Amino acid sequence: MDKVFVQGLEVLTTIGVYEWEKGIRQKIRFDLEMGYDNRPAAAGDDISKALDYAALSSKVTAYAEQHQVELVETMAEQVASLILAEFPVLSVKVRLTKPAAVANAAGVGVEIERFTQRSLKAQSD
Ligand SMILES: Nc1nc2c(c(=O)[nH]1)N=C([C@H](O)[C@@H](O)CO)CN2
Repeated sequence: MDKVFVQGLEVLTTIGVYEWEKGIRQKIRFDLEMGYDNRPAAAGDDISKALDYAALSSKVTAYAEQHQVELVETMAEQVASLILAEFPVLSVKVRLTKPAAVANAAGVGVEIERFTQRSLKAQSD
C-alpha cells in the first residue's frame, strides 16, 4: 500500500497523569503514516487527488492543542480516529513521543495502527 507520512510534527499541549502536568504545556511529537493510493494524484499531477499532508498536519495540530488528556495512549487513539474520520485514508499509524517525560530517555510514547473497514475487507478478499 502507498503511504503518505508526516514526520516530527511538534505540538504544545497539556498532557500527563500528574497534577503538576495539568497546569503546563509540554511538547509532544507526532510521526504519522497514512495508507493512501497515491497513483491518481501522480497520474494527473493533481493536489485535489492527493492526501494533503499540510491540511492533515493543521488538523492534528489544532486538535492536540485544544484537547487535554492524561495518557499518550488516549491522545494517539483520538488523533487516529480524527484522521480516519476526516481524511479518505485506508489506514493510519500514529507514533506519539513525549520527549521530556523521562530523565535520561530521548523520548517515550506509543505507536498504534488503525484500519478502515474498507481496507480490512480488501485484505480479506
Ligand atoms: N503508558 C504510559 N505511561 C505513562 C504515561 C502515559 O501517558 N502512558 N504518562 C506518564 C506521565 O504523564 C509522565 O509522562 C510524566 O513524566 C507516566 N507514565
